[in-house]
Amino acid sequence: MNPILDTALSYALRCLIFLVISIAIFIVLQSIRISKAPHDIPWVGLKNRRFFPKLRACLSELTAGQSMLDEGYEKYGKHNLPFILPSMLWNAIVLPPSNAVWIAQQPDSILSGNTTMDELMGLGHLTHGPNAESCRDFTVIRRDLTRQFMRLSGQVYEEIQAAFDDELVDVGEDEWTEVKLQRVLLNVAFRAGNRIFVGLPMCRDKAYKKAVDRWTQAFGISTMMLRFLVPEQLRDVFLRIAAIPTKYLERRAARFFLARIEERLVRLRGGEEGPKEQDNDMMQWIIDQNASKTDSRELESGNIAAKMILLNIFATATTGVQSGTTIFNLLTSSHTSSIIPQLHAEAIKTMPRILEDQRKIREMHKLDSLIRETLRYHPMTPQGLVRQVVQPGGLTSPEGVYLPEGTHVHSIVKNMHHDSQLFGEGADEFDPLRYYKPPSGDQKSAVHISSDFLPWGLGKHACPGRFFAVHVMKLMLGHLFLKYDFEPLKEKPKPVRIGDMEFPSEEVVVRMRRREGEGSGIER
Ligand code: HEM
Repeated sequence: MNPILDTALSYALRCLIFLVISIAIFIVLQSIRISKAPHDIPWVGLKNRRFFPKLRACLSELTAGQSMLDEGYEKYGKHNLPFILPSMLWNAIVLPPSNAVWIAQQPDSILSGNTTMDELMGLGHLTHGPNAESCRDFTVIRRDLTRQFMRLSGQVYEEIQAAFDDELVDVGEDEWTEVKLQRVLLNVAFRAGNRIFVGLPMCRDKAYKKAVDRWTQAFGISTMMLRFLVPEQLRDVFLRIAAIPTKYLERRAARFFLARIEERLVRLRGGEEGPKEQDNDMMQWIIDQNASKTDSRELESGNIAAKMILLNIFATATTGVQSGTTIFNLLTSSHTSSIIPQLHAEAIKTMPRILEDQRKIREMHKLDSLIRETLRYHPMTPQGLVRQVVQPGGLTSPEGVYLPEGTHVHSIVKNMHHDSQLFGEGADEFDPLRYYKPPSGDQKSAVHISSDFLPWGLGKHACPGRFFAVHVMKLMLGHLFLKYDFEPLKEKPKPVRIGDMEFPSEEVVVRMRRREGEGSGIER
Protein backbone atom coordinates (compact mmCIF):
# COMPACT_ATOMS: atom_id res chain seq x y z
CA MET A 1 0.00 0.00 0.00
CA ASN A 2 1.08 3.56 -0.69
CA PRO A 3 2.88 4.72 2.53
CA ILE A 4 1.40 8.27 2.28
CA LEU A 5 -2.11 6.83 1.99
CA ASP A 6 -1.32 4.46 4.83
CA THR A 7 -0.25 7.32 7.13
CA ALA A 8 -3.26 9.42 6.14
CA LEU A 9 -5.65 6.54 6.87
CA SER A 10 -4.09 5.78 10.22
CA TYR A 11 -4.22 9.50 11.08
CA ALA A 12 -7.90 9.65 10.04
CA LEU A 13 -8.65 6.54 12.09
CA ARG A 14 -7.00 8.05 15.17
CA CYS A 15 -9.00 11.25 14.69
CA LEU A 16 -12.19 9.24 14.39
CA ILE A 17 -11.44 7.25 17.54
CA PHE A 18 -10.64 10.49 19.38
CA LEU A 19 -13.92 12.02 18.17
CA VAL A 20 -16.00 8.99 19.18
CA ILE A 21 -14.39 8.89 22.64
CA SER A 22 -14.91 12.65 23.09
CA ILE A 23 -18.59 12.39 22.13
CA ALA A 24 -19.04 9.41 24.46
CA ILE A 25 -17.42 11.30 27.37
CA PHE A 26 -19.55 14.34 26.57
CA ILE A 27 -22.77 12.27 26.61
CA VAL A 28 -21.84 10.51 29.85
CA LEU A 29 -20.94 13.76 31.63
CA GLN A 30 -24.08 15.53 30.45
CA SER A 31 -26.23 12.52 31.43
CA ILE A 32 -24.72 12.52 34.95
CA ARG A 33 -25.48 16.23 35.30
CA ILE A 34 -29.04 15.81 34.00
CA SER A 35 -29.70 12.94 36.43
CA LYS A 36 -28.96 15.27 39.36
CA ALA A 37 -31.86 17.63 38.58
CA PRO A 38 -34.71 17.57 41.13
CA HIS A 39 -37.13 14.82 40.10
CA ASP A 40 -40.32 16.57 41.21
CA ILE A 41 -40.03 19.54 38.82
CA PRO A 42 -41.24 19.11 35.21
CA TRP A 43 -38.97 19.65 32.19
CA VAL A 44 -39.96 21.55 29.07
CA GLY A 45 -38.74 21.00 25.50
CA LEU A 46 -38.98 17.18 25.64
CA LYS A 47 -41.30 17.00 22.59
CA ASN A 48 -42.40 13.40 23.30
CA ARG A 49 -38.95 12.13 22.32
CA ARG A 50 -38.48 8.46 23.25
CA PHE A 51 -34.70 8.21 23.47
CA PHE A 52 -32.62 10.48 25.70
CA PRO A 53 -35.36 13.18 25.70
CA LYS A 54 -33.65 15.39 28.30
CA LEU A 55 -30.21 15.14 26.76
CA ARG A 56 -31.61 15.89 23.31
CA ALA A 57 -33.60 18.81 24.69
CA CYS A 58 -30.36 20.17 26.21
CA LEU A 59 -28.53 19.70 22.91
CA SER A 60 -31.22 21.65 21.07
CA GLU A 61 -30.88 24.63 23.42
CA LEU A 62 -28.76 26.64 21.00
CA THR A 63 -31.31 26.40 18.20
CA ALA A 64 -34.58 26.31 20.17
CA GLY A 65 -34.84 30.11 20.44
CA GLN A 66 -37.76 31.24 22.62
CA SER A 67 -39.82 28.08 22.13
CA MET A 68 -38.88 26.28 25.36
CA LEU A 69 -39.45 29.41 27.43
CA ASP A 70 -42.83 29.94 25.74
CA GLU A 71 -43.83 26.37 26.58
CA GLY A 72 -42.62 26.74 30.17
CA TYR A 73 -44.41 30.02 30.74
CA GLU A 74 -47.71 28.81 29.25
CA LYS A 75 -47.75 25.45 31.05
CA TYR A 76 -46.18 26.41 34.38
CA GLY A 77 -44.83 29.94 34.91
CA LYS A 78 -48.11 31.79 34.54
CA HIS A 79 -49.76 29.27 36.88
CA ASN A 80 -47.17 30.03 39.53
CA LEU A 81 -45.26 26.76 39.04
CA PRO A 82 -41.54 26.13 38.45
CA PHE A 83 -40.09 24.19 35.52
CA ILE A 84 -36.68 22.96 34.38
CA LEU A 85 -35.30 24.59 31.26
CA PRO A 86 -32.99 22.28 29.28
CA SER A 87 -29.54 23.76 29.15
CA MET A 88 -26.02 22.63 28.25
CA LEU A 89 -24.61 24.51 31.18
CA TRP A 90 -26.65 23.60 34.23
CA ASN A 91 -30.09 22.29 35.22
CA ALA A 92 -31.89 25.63 35.32
CA ILE A 93 -34.94 25.77 37.56
CA VAL A 94 -37.09 28.62 36.29
CA LEU A 95 -39.13 29.95 39.18
CA PRO A 96 -42.46 31.71 38.53
CA PRO A 97 -42.53 35.54 38.21
CA SER A 98 -44.14 35.82 41.66
CA ASN A 99 -40.79 34.64 43.12
CA ALA A 100 -38.75 37.48 41.56
CA VAL A 101 -38.72 39.66 44.68
CA TRP A 102 -37.89 36.66 46.87
CA ILE A 103 -34.93 35.73 44.62
CA ALA A 104 -33.69 39.33 44.54
CA GLN A 105 -33.87 39.66 48.32
CA GLN A 106 -31.72 36.63 49.12
CA PRO A 107 -28.17 37.50 50.16
CA ASP A 108 -25.21 36.15 48.18
CA SER A 109 -24.47 33.72 50.99
CA ILE A 110 -27.76 31.93 50.17
CA LEU A 111 -28.52 32.59 46.50
CA SER A 112 -25.38 33.82 44.82
CA GLY A 113 -25.23 36.08 41.78
CA ASN A 114 -21.45 36.17 42.06
CA THR A 115 -20.83 32.47 41.49
CA THR A 116 -23.08 32.45 38.43
CA MET A 117 -21.25 35.46 37.00
CA ASP A 118 -17.91 33.70 37.55
CA GLU A 119 -19.27 30.61 35.83
CA LEU A 120 -20.82 32.47 32.90
CA MET A 121 -17.88 34.80 32.30
CA GLY A 122 -15.00 32.65 33.48
CA LEU A 123 -13.88 35.55 35.67
CA GLY A 124 -10.55 35.05 37.35
CA HIS A 125 -9.38 32.91 34.43
CA LEU A 126 -10.19 34.85 31.28
CA THR A 127 -9.31 38.24 32.73
CA HIS A 128 -6.60 39.59 34.98
CA GLY A 129 -7.77 40.33 38.43
CA PRO A 130 -5.82 39.66 40.54
CA ASN A 131 -8.80 37.38 41.28
CA ALA A 132 -12.46 36.89 40.40
CA GLU A 133 -13.63 38.92 43.41
CA SER A 134 -11.60 41.89 42.24
CA CYS A 135 -12.94 41.53 38.66
CA ARG A 136 -16.47 41.84 39.92
CA ASP A 137 -15.92 44.79 42.19
CA PHE A 138 -18.24 47.22 40.40
CA THR A 139 -17.86 50.11 42.86
CA VAL A 140 -16.56 52.38 40.11
CA ILE A 141 -19.84 51.97 38.26
CA ARG A 142 -22.12 52.13 41.30
CA ARG A 143 -20.34 55.06 42.91
CA ASP A 144 -18.18 57.04 40.50
CA LEU A 145 -19.82 56.62 37.10
CA THR A 146 -23.35 57.08 38.43
CA ARG A 147 -22.34 60.18 40.40
CA GLN A 148 -20.15 61.73 37.75
CA PHE A 149 -21.79 61.08 34.40
CA MET A 150 -24.01 64.16 34.54
CA ARG A 151 -20.88 66.31 34.97
CA LEU A 152 -19.18 64.49 32.12
CA SER A 153 -22.26 64.39 29.94
CA GLY A 154 -21.20 67.43 27.88
CA GLN A 155 -18.07 65.59 26.75
CA VAL A 156 -20.07 62.45 26.01
CA TYR A 157 -22.58 64.41 23.93
CA GLU A 158 -19.78 66.13 22.06
CA GLU A 159 -18.32 62.70 21.27
CA ILE A 160 -21.68 61.34 20.14
CA GLN A 161 -22.17 64.27 17.76
CA ALA A 162 -18.66 63.91 16.34
CA ALA A 163 -19.04 60.12 16.01
CA PHE A 164 -22.38 60.35 14.15
CA ASP A 165 -20.89 63.01 11.86
CA ASP A 166 -18.03 60.69 11.00
CA GLU A 167 -20.22 57.63 10.60
CA LEU A 168 -23.03 59.30 8.64
CA VAL A 169 -20.94 61.58 6.47
CA ASP A 170 -22.60 60.23 3.30
CA VAL A 171 -26.15 60.87 4.48
CA GLY A 172 -27.45 63.99 2.74
CA GLU A 173 -30.66 66.03 2.70
CA ASP A 174 -31.79 65.35 -0.82
CA GLU A 175 -32.23 61.64 -1.01
CA TRP A 176 -32.53 58.61 1.22
CA THR A 177 -29.23 56.88 1.95
CA GLU A 178 -28.88 53.25 2.96
CA VAL A 179 -27.04 52.83 6.25
CA LYS A 180 -26.04 49.75 8.25
CA LEU A 181 -27.35 51.40 11.38
CA GLN A 182 -26.53 48.77 14.01
CA ARG A 183 -22.86 48.95 13.06
CA VAL A 184 -22.99 52.76 13.34
CA LEU A 185 -24.65 52.59 16.77
CA LEU A 186 -22.04 50.16 18.10
CA ASN A 187 -19.24 52.45 16.91
CA VAL A 188 -20.87 55.55 18.39
CA ALA A 189 -21.59 53.83 21.73
CA PHE A 190 -17.95 52.71 21.87
CA ARG A 191 -16.71 56.27 21.41
CA ALA A 192 -19.27 57.67 23.88
CA GLY A 193 -18.25 55.23 26.62
CA ASN A 194 -14.56 55.52 25.89
CA ARG A 195 -14.67 59.29 26.09
CA ILE A 196 -15.12 58.59 29.83
CA PHE A 197 -12.85 55.54 29.95
CA VAL A 198 -9.74 56.77 28.10
CA GLY A 199 -10.69 60.28 26.91
CA LEU A 200 -9.51 62.13 23.81
CA PRO A 201 -7.85 61.35 21.43
CA MET A 202 -7.75 57.62 22.20
CA CYS A 203 -11.53 57.13 22.16
CA ARG A 204 -11.34 57.97 18.43
CA ASP A 205 -8.33 55.77 17.68
CA LYS A 206 -9.41 53.02 15.28
CA ALA A 207 -6.45 50.80 16.18
CA TYR A 208 -7.46 50.98 19.87
CA LYS A 209 -11.05 50.02 18.99
CA LYS A 210 -9.83 47.16 16.83
CA ALA A 211 -7.70 45.85 19.68
CA VAL A 212 -10.62 46.00 22.14
CA ASP A 213 -12.93 44.38 19.55
CA ARG A 214 -10.46 41.51 19.08
CA TRP A 215 -10.33 40.92 22.81
CA THR A 216 -14.15 41.12 22.98
CA GLN A 217 -14.43 38.48 20.23
CA ALA A 218 -12.00 36.11 21.95
CA PHE A 219 -13.70 36.64 25.31
CA GLY A 220 -17.16 36.25 23.70
CA ILE A 221 -16.22 33.01 21.89
CA SER A 222 -14.72 31.57 25.10
CA THR A 223 -17.80 32.43 27.16
CA MET A 224 -20.13 31.06 24.46
CA MET A 225 -18.20 27.76 24.45
CA LEU A 226 -18.39 27.69 28.25
CA ARG A 227 -22.11 28.33 28.03
CA PHE A 228 -23.05 25.83 25.35
CA LEU A 229 -20.32 23.23 24.89
CA VAL A 230 -18.03 22.58 27.81
CA PRO A 231 -19.25 20.10 30.45
CA GLU A 232 -18.82 21.24 34.06
CA GLN A 233 -16.07 18.69 34.71
CA LEU A 234 -13.89 20.09 31.90
CA ARG A 235 -14.39 23.79 32.65
CA ASP A 236 -11.13 24.26 34.45
CA VAL A 237 -9.01 22.71 31.69
CA PHE A 238 -10.96 24.63 29.06
CA LEU A 239 -10.54 27.94 30.90
CA ARG A 240 -6.79 27.47 31.24
CA ILE A 241 -6.49 26.93 27.49
CA ALA A 242 -8.94 29.69 26.49
CA ALA A 243 -7.13 32.12 28.79
CA ILE A 244 -4.01 32.01 26.62
CA PRO A 245 -5.38 33.86 23.54
CA THR A 246 -7.78 35.95 25.62
CA LYS A 247 -5.09 37.30 27.92
CA TYR A 248 -2.74 37.83 25.00
CA LEU A 249 -5.37 40.00 23.27
CA GLU A 250 -6.11 41.72 26.56
CA ARG A 251 -2.44 42.76 26.78
CA ARG A 252 -2.51 43.96 23.14
CA ALA A 253 -5.48 46.22 23.91
CA ALA A 254 -4.00 47.35 27.24
CA ARG A 255 -0.75 48.55 25.72
CA PHE A 256 -2.64 51.56 24.30
CA PHE A 257 -3.02 53.10 27.73
CA LEU A 258 -0.67 51.19 30.02
CA ALA A 259 1.90 54.00 30.04
CA ARG A 260 -0.75 56.47 31.21
CA ILE A 261 -1.78 54.17 34.05
CA GLU A 262 1.86 53.85 35.08
CA GLU A 263 2.31 57.63 35.02
CA ARG A 264 -0.65 58.03 37.34
CA LEU A 265 0.59 55.25 39.63
CA VAL A 266 3.96 57.00 39.92
CA ARG A 267 2.15 60.18 40.92
CA LEU A 268 0.02 58.25 43.41
CA ARG A 269 3.09 56.65 45.02
CA GLY A 270 4.78 60.05 45.20
CA GLY A 271 1.74 61.47 46.96
CA GLU A 272 1.14 63.92 44.09
CA GLU A 273 -2.28 64.86 42.82
CA GLY A 274 -3.00 64.93 39.10
CA PRO A 275 -4.92 67.65 37.24
CA LYS A 276 -8.38 67.17 38.73
CA GLU A 277 -10.57 67.70 35.66
CA GLN A 278 -8.35 65.72 33.31
CA ASP A 279 -8.10 62.79 35.68
CA ASN A 280 -11.83 62.53 36.33
CA ASP A 281 -12.24 59.37 34.29
CA MET A 282 -12.72 55.62 34.58
CA MET A 283 -8.96 55.02 34.69
CA GLN A 284 -8.58 57.22 37.75
CA TRP A 285 -11.69 55.86 39.49
CA ILE A 286 -10.32 52.32 39.16
CA ILE A 287 -6.90 53.41 40.45
CA ASP A 288 -8.49 55.15 43.45
CA GLN A 289 -10.75 52.19 44.22
CA ASN A 290 -7.91 49.66 43.95
CA ALA A 291 -5.63 51.85 46.08
CA SER A 292 -8.12 51.44 48.93
CA LYS A 293 -7.53 47.65 48.98
CA THR A 294 -4.92 45.75 50.91
CA ASP A 295 -3.71 43.37 48.18
CA SER A 296 -0.78 45.17 46.53
CA ARG A 297 -1.46 43.38 43.21
CA GLU A 298 -4.54 45.58 42.86
CA LEU A 299 -2.22 48.42 41.92
CA GLU A 300 -0.37 46.56 39.19
CA SER A 301 -0.91 48.46 35.95
CA GLY A 302 -1.89 45.25 34.08
CA ASN A 303 -4.71 44.54 36.52
CA ILE A 304 -6.05 48.09 36.26
CA ALA A 305 -5.89 47.97 32.47
CA ALA A 306 -7.67 44.60 32.41
CA LYS A 307 -10.49 46.00 34.51
CA MET A 308 -10.92 48.88 32.07
CA ILE A 309 -11.15 46.47 29.18
CA LEU A 310 -13.63 44.22 30.99
CA LEU A 311 -15.89 47.14 31.93
CA ASN A 312 -15.78 48.27 28.32
CA ILE A 313 -18.03 45.38 27.25
CA PHE A 314 -20.46 46.04 30.06
CA ALA A 315 -20.61 49.72 29.21
CA THR A 316 -20.52 50.04 25.43
CA ALA A 317 -21.68 46.90 23.60
CA THR A 318 -24.87 46.72 25.72
CA THR A 319 -25.78 50.34 25.04
CA GLY A 320 -25.08 50.03 21.30
CA VAL A 321 -27.15 46.83 21.02
CA GLN A 322 -30.09 48.18 23.03
CA SER A 323 -30.11 51.43 21.00
CA GLY A 324 -30.35 49.32 17.84
CA THR A 325 -33.16 47.21 19.27
CA THR A 326 -35.02 50.42 20.15
CA ILE A 327 -34.74 51.93 16.67
CA PHE A 328 -35.54 48.71 14.82
CA ASN A 329 -38.60 48.09 17.00
CA LEU A 330 -39.77 51.61 16.27
CA LEU A 331 -39.13 51.39 12.53
CA THR A 332 -41.10 48.14 12.22
CA SER A 333 -44.02 49.13 14.46
CA SER A 334 -47.38 50.30 13.17
CA HIS A 335 -46.72 53.60 14.94
CA THR A 336 -43.53 54.60 13.06
CA SER A 337 -44.94 57.42 10.92
CA SER A 338 -46.84 59.07 13.74
CA ILE A 339 -44.14 58.71 16.43
CA ILE A 340 -41.06 59.88 14.54
CA PRO A 341 -42.40 63.47 14.11
CA GLN A 342 -43.24 63.52 17.84
CA LEU A 343 -39.76 62.36 18.80
CA HIS A 344 -38.31 64.94 16.42
CA ALA A 345 -40.41 67.70 17.99
CA GLU A 346 -39.32 66.64 21.49
CA ALA A 347 -35.68 66.58 20.37
CA ILE A 348 -35.96 70.10 18.87
CA LYS A 349 -37.25 71.37 22.22
CA THR A 350 -34.64 69.63 24.33
CA MET A 351 -31.42 68.65 22.59
CA PRO A 352 -30.09 72.16 21.74
CA ARG A 353 -30.34 73.10 25.45
CA ILE A 354 -28.62 70.02 26.77
CA LEU A 355 -25.11 71.38 26.63
CA GLU A 356 -26.08 74.27 28.94
CA ASP A 357 -28.11 72.12 31.29
CA GLN A 358 -27.71 68.35 31.26
CA ARG A 359 -30.81 67.85 33.38
CA LYS A 360 -32.97 68.88 30.41
CA ILE A 361 -32.58 65.34 29.18
CA ARG A 362 -35.13 64.31 31.80
CA GLU A 363 -37.72 66.27 29.82
CA MET A 364 -37.55 63.78 26.94
CA HIS A 365 -40.58 61.86 28.21
CA LYS A 366 -41.56 60.34 24.88
CA LEU A 367 -38.07 59.06 24.15
CA ASP A 368 -37.89 57.67 27.68
CA SER A 369 -41.17 55.83 27.13
CA LEU A 370 -39.87 54.42 23.83
CA ILE A 371 -36.74 53.09 25.57
CA ARG A 372 -38.70 51.62 28.49
CA GLU A 373 -41.22 50.01 26.15
CA THR A 374 -38.38 48.45 24.14
CA LEU A 375 -36.85 47.05 27.34
CA ARG A 376 -40.26 45.61 28.26
CA TYR A 377 -41.12 44.25 24.84
CA HIS A 378 -37.66 43.06 23.92
CA PRO A 379 -35.41 42.73 26.99
CA MET A 380 -31.78 41.96 26.19
CA THR A 381 -32.06 38.60 27.96
CA PRO A 382 -35.45 36.79 28.06
CA GLN A 383 -34.56 35.24 31.43
CA GLY A 384 -32.89 36.91 34.34
CA LEU A 385 -32.07 36.85 38.07
CA VAL A 386 -29.66 33.99 37.45
CA ARG A 387 -28.49 32.73 40.83
CA GLN A 388 -26.95 29.62 42.41
CA VAL A 389 -28.07 28.07 45.70
CA VAL A 390 -24.94 28.17 47.87
CA GLN A 391 -26.53 27.74 51.26
CA PRO A 392 -25.43 24.38 52.73
CA GLY A 393 -28.47 22.11 52.77
CA GLY A 394 -30.24 24.16 50.10
CA LEU A 395 -33.36 26.26 50.61
CA THR A 396 -37.08 26.23 49.99
CA SER A 397 -38.99 28.76 47.90
CA PRO A 398 -42.10 30.52 49.29
CA GLU A 399 -44.25 28.00 47.36
CA GLY A 400 -42.46 25.11 49.05
CA VAL A 401 -40.17 24.11 46.14
CA TYR A 402 -37.01 22.55 47.58
CA LEU A 403 -33.86 23.84 45.85
CA PRO A 404 -30.82 21.68 46.70
CA GLU A 405 -27.41 23.26 47.25
CA GLY A 406 -25.69 23.85 43.92
CA THR A 407 -28.96 24.26 41.98
CA HIS A 408 -29.30 27.21 39.61
CA VAL A 409 -32.46 29.29 39.59
CA HIS A 410 -33.63 31.72 36.91
CA SER A 411 -36.62 34.01 36.56
CA ILE A 412 -38.63 34.44 33.40
CA VAL A 413 -38.59 37.97 32.03
CA LYS A 414 -39.79 38.38 28.44
CA ASN A 415 -42.86 36.12 28.63
CA MET A 416 -43.92 37.80 31.86
CA HIS A 417 -43.58 41.23 30.17
CA HIS A 418 -45.91 40.03 27.40
CA ASP A 419 -48.57 38.65 29.77
CA SER A 420 -51.89 40.48 29.35
CA GLN A 421 -52.87 39.61 32.93
CA LEU A 422 -50.03 41.85 34.12
CA PHE A 423 -49.86 44.49 31.37
CA GLY A 424 -53.47 44.48 30.19
CA GLU A 425 -54.84 44.04 26.68
CA GLY A 426 -52.18 44.73 24.05
CA ALA A 427 -49.32 43.49 26.23
CA ASP A 428 -48.08 41.58 23.20
CA GLU A 429 -47.94 44.75 21.10
CA PHE A 430 -45.17 47.30 20.89
CA ASP A 431 -46.61 50.65 21.97
CA PRO A 432 -43.86 53.32 22.04
CA LEU A 433 -45.90 55.70 24.20
CA ARG A 434 -47.17 53.06 26.63
CA TYR A 435 -45.45 54.76 29.56
CA TYR A 436 -45.82 58.37 28.40
CA LYS A 437 -47.84 60.39 30.89
CA PRO A 438 -48.00 64.01 29.74
CA PRO A 439 -45.88 65.72 32.34
CA SER A 440 -48.03 64.68 35.30
CA GLY A 441 -44.87 63.62 37.10
CA ASP A 442 -45.81 59.97 37.57
CA GLN A 443 -44.29 58.54 34.40
CA LYS A 444 -42.19 55.46 35.20
CA SER A 445 -38.76 56.15 33.79
CA ALA A 446 -36.75 53.63 31.78
CA VAL A 447 -34.41 52.98 34.73
CA HIS A 448 -37.22 52.29 37.22
CA ILE A 449 -37.18 48.62 38.22
CA SER A 450 -39.88 46.55 39.90
CA SER A 451 -40.98 42.94 40.21
CA ASP A 452 -43.00 43.19 36.97
CA PHE A 453 -40.28 45.00 34.99
CA LEU A 454 -37.08 42.99 34.98
CA PRO A 455 -34.86 43.98 32.01
CA TRP A 456 -32.28 45.34 34.45
CA GLY A 457 -32.64 42.56 37.02
CA LEU A 458 -33.72 43.34 40.58
CA GLY A 459 -32.18 43.75 44.02
CA LYS A 460 -28.52 43.91 44.92
CA HIS A 461 -27.30 42.75 41.51
CA ALA A 462 -29.64 44.92 39.44
CA CYS A 463 -27.70 46.57 36.63
CA PRO A 464 -25.67 49.41 38.19
CA GLY A 465 -24.94 50.82 34.72
CA ARG A 466 -28.57 51.45 33.80
CA PHE A 467 -28.52 55.18 34.64
CA PHE A 468 -25.51 55.70 32.40
CA ALA A 469 -26.90 53.39 29.70
CA VAL A 470 -30.23 55.21 29.45
CA HIS A 471 -28.54 58.61 29.55
CA VAL A 472 -26.22 57.67 26.66
CA MET A 473 -29.08 56.08 24.72
CA LYS A 474 -31.10 59.27 25.08
CA LEU A 475 -28.19 61.39 23.85
CA MET A 476 -27.63 59.04 20.89
CA LEU A 477 -31.25 58.56 19.89
CA GLY A 478 -32.20 62.18 20.68
CA HIS A 479 -29.42 63.32 18.36
CA LEU A 480 -30.60 60.96 15.60
CA PHE A 481 -34.24 62.07 15.87
CA LEU A 482 -33.13 65.71 15.87
CA LYS A 483 -30.89 65.54 12.83
CA TYR A 484 -32.20 62.67 10.70
CA ASP A 485 -35.41 61.25 9.28
CA PHE A 486 -36.00 57.53 8.82
CA GLU A 487 -38.06 55.43 6.42
CA PRO A 488 -40.15 52.75 8.15
CA LEU A 489 -38.82 49.22 7.61
CA LYS A 490 -41.16 47.04 5.55
CA GLU A 491 -40.49 43.91 7.57
CA LYS A 492 -38.86 42.90 10.83
CA PRO A 493 -35.13 42.44 10.22
CA LYS A 494 -33.80 38.95 10.85
CA PRO A 495 -32.04 39.03 14.23
CA VAL A 496 -28.86 37.25 15.26
CA ARG A 497 -29.94 34.42 17.59
CA ILE A 498 -27.84 32.87 20.33
CA GLY A 499 -29.90 30.41 22.35
CA ASP A 500 -32.97 32.31 23.49
CA MET A 501 -31.35 35.73 22.95
CA GLU A 502 -31.89 37.91 19.89
CA PHE A 503 -29.75 40.85 18.79
CA PRO A 504 -30.11 43.17 15.81
CA SER A 505 -27.86 42.15 12.94
CA GLU A 506 -25.10 44.55 11.90
CA GLU A 507 -26.13 43.93 8.30
CA VAL A 508 -29.62 45.46 8.54
CA VAL A 509 -29.96 48.41 6.21
CA VAL A 510 -32.02 51.47 7.19
CA ARG A 511 -32.86 54.33 4.84
CA MET A 512 -32.04 57.70 6.40
CA ARG A 513 -32.03 61.36 5.32
CA ARG A 514 -30.51 64.39 6.99
CA ARG A 515 -33.22 66.84 7.97
CA GLU A 516 -33.23 70.11 6.08
CA GLY A 517 -30.96 72.72 7.58
CA GLU A 518 -29.35 70.18 9.88
CA GLY A 519 -26.24 69.61 7.76
CA SER A 520 -24.29 72.40 9.36
CA GLY A 521 -24.23 74.26 12.61
CA ILE A 522 -23.81 71.21 14.82
CA GLU A 523 -22.85 72.62 18.16
CA ARG A 524 -19.62 71.18 19.52
C1 HEM B 1 -29.13 48.76 27.82
C2 HEM B 1 -28.05 48.31 28.34
C3 HEM B 1 -27.96 47.33 29.48
C4 HEM B 1 -28.79 46.30 29.85
C5 HEM B 1 -30.10 45.87 29.19
C6 HEM B 1 -28.23 45.69 31.04
C7 HEM B 1 -28.81 44.64 31.73
C8 HEM B 1 -28.26 44.03 32.84
C9 HEM B 1 -28.83 42.90 33.54
C10 HEM B 1 -30.12 42.19 33.17
C11 HEM B 1 -28.01 42.58 34.56
C12 HEM B 1 -28.17 41.41 35.56
C13 HEM B 1 -28.93 41.83 36.79
C14 HEM B 1 -29.21 40.71 37.76
O1 HEM B 1 -28.61 39.64 37.69
O2 HEM B 1 -30.09 40.89 38.63
C15 HEM B 1 -26.90 43.51 34.51
C16 HEM B 1 -25.84 43.49 35.38
C17 HEM B 1 -24.78 44.35 35.29
N1 HEM B 1 -24.63 45.42 34.42
FE1 HEM B 1 -25.89 45.96 32.97
N2 HEM B 1 -27.09 46.35 31.38
C18 HEM B 1 -26.88 47.37 30.47
C19 HEM B 1 -25.88 48.30 30.46
C20 HEM B 1 -24.85 48.35 31.36
C21 HEM B 1 -23.84 49.37 31.40
C22 HEM B 1 -23.79 50.58 30.48
C23 HEM B 1 -22.99 49.03 32.41
C24 HEM B 1 -21.77 49.75 32.89
C25 HEM B 1 -21.52 51.02 32.74
C26 HEM B 1 -23.50 47.81 33.03
C27 HEM B 1 -22.92 47.16 34.08
C28 HEM B 1 -23.44 46.03 34.69
C29 HEM B 1 -22.78 45.33 35.78
C30 HEM B 1 -21.43 45.68 36.38
C31 HEM B 1 -23.62 44.27 36.15
C32 HEM B 1 -23.38 43.22 37.25
C33 HEM B 1 -23.97 43.72 38.55
C34 HEM B 1 -23.80 42.73 39.68
O3 HEM B 1 -23.75 41.52 39.46
O4 HEM B 1 -23.79 43.17 40.84
N3 HEM B 1 -24.62 47.43 32.36
N4 HEM B 1 -27.08 44.39 33.46
